[in-house]
Amino acid sequence: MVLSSVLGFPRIGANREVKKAVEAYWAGKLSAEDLIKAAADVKKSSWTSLKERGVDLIPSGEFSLYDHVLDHSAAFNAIPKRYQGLGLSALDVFFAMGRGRQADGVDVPACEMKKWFDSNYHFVVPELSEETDFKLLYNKVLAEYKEAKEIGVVTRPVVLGPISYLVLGKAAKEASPNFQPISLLPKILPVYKQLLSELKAAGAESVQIDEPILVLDKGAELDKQYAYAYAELAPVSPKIILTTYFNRLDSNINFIAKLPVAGLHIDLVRAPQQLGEVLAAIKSTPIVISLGVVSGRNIWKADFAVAIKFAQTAIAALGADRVVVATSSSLLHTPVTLASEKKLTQQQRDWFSFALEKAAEVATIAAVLSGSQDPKVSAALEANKVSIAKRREFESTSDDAVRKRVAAITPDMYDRKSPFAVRKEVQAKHLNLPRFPTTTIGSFPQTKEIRTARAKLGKGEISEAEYDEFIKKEIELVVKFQEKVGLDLLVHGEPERNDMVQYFGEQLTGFVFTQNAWVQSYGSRYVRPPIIVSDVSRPTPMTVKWSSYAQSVSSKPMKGMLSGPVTILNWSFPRDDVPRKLQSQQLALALRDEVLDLEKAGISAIQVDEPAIREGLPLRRSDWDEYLQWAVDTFKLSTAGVTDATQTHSHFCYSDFGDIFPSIQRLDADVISIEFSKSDMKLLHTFKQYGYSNQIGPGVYDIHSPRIPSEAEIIERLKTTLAIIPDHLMFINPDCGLKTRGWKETEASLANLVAAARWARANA
Ligand code: MET
Ligand SMILES: [Zn+2]
Repeated sequence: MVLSSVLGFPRIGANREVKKAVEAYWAGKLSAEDLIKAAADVKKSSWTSLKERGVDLIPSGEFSLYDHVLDHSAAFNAIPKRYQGLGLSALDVFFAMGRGRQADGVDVPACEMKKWFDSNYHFVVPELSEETDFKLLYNKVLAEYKEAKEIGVVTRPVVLGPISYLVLGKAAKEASPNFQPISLLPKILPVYKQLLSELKAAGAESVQIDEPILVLDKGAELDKQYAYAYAELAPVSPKIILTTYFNRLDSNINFIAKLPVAGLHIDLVRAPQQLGEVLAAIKSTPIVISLGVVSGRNIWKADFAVAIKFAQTAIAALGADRVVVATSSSLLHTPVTLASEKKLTQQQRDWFSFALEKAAEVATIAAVLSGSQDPKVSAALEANKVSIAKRREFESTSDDAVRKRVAAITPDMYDRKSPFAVRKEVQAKHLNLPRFPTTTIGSFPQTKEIRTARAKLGKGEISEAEYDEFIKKEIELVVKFQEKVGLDLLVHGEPERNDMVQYFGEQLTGFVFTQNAWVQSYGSRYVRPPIIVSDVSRPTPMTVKWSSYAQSVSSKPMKGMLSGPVTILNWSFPRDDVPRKLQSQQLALALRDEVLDLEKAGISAIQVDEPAIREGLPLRRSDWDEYLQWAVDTFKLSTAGVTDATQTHSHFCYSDFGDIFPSIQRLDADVISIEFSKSDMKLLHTFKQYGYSNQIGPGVYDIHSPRIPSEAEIIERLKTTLAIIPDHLMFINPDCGLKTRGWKETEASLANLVAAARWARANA
């Protein structure tokens, strides 16, 4: 018999119960008990729903009020000193680590956050040192296993594996210079042993141990640690299902097949090509294979025929009892249920599956493979065949003109007319900016008034015309402020944008929006990625009206502001039937038209933001070049159509750009602005090492905090930067957009920024 399995479930609750409860607790409006109760209700409902849908192996223990890696650190006593002895409850220590705490005389910043592999989910980075004193403060996984058991749901607990946990961690400040977190393996294993043996004693038959590090290149160097760790754990643990996702194992399968584990999960959505190799490697072992055939990263209905074929290959090699059908990864990266969407058309609903629907999919596929005679199962199989065929038909009648346009792209479309050095001269005359030009990244405070006006427009309480008038007033306000404070290259402030991807998606063809498809980004922050369902084009200009209005009320140059093709793609649910490259090219052509229309309307600087370019980088280095080639090319395609006199800008933030620096140079933007104030000197040296040749604005202050940077502080930062970047290439700007800030600190901070620029002009 083939079993079905789900590796993890969204935490938010169908009606955002957990998000609301967590935020109410932070605001002091909900007690800790009520928060725990709200979370328990959501967990119960998830477990029961998965059971009702027929899933055999239901996860527990992966739920979190903030982040599962943070849960681990908190439970294992990997709590940095600055959060200890503050008189906080365990729950408040946990939240303080996640988001910092500024109250009642306590002032601690949050731990660092990083993107979870190539997703937009952020985890809290463990801070480790020789001093870290691992002990099991609280067996959260056991508690949740019991919680589920109490309501009659037998679950399979989920634990983040010791090697992935350590490798994802970083050396704390107090660690000695050569400290490697993995050196703590012998110290952490006893805690894992305790955790796992307690699970076993409580009756857990098997446990899902996540080791996603195994899909990375560095997995290969950890073979000895894996052998050692799992030999220690296996004897005391419930049966171990070693779980990998997001990519392929490659040669790591050779040592994995020798580990004393009962099962291995592989991702066949991201890496279908690995099936043969993995089956061959485990054939002569007792290892059960769990096949990730239903995507945990996208919202398209699974094609049952494809999944069944994979499973049949595995069954032929290992026998049905050694095959499990599963989601490719945790469903954390998908929204809870399609049932919450009231506005999708019948046709659209028929294309998608969210977490609960995906659970039903794995159950159905497993039932088919087990030879079920249930008429409901054969009906579901038939319905899937029809849905998939209908979607293919829809795709094939997609936009012919767009396809033809992509096919007709010529190499010259990727390049500007003249090299940077020539353009720089032409632009200097055209824009007439001073030395050390000051500018911002685009957005200004999104005030309550702005959000209210947008909401009113949505509800039809104000007319389109009234809304436009309101936005114009906002723009004028922002423009006048920038003139007054003395900025050089102005922006319109982006008041009309709800979100930097959604705003464009709503005006392009090929996008579908949801009402409730929330996906966790970090902590209580959730995003609703748009869905790309067909070929993308731009029927009419999207931003020209606003940028040209802004230009009409100022004699200073105005910078037009667009989101880039790669970022729009990476922050959407992409189609799974055509390559990402093609989707990015289509977006680039649409943006190219917009760029040219802005230029025609008299906008002489145009910024195309690509903050998500790093996030889309493949997990294995051997796949980088291909991605970077098309990612950079499509950015160039969107911007290169302009004349030499138009200055192109791009912006990057909150990612580690060091390792893709050569590609940033290849974008050939006239100016880039980059988040900087949080990173150390490392990135600066990368600039030097690669000899970045175009203009650059390293962010001079952090915009994520209401703190006002002093003039002196900004000058200090400029001095450091000037030691590495030639003065004639420097722009001066904040780290990122100001939309999350209030006006008060914005005014004061920008005044100091302008004063620092004046200092630079006089002294550098
Ligand atoms: C995450 S990058 C944001 C760029 C955008 N132009 C803004 O200023 O908000
Ligand atoms: Zn940014």
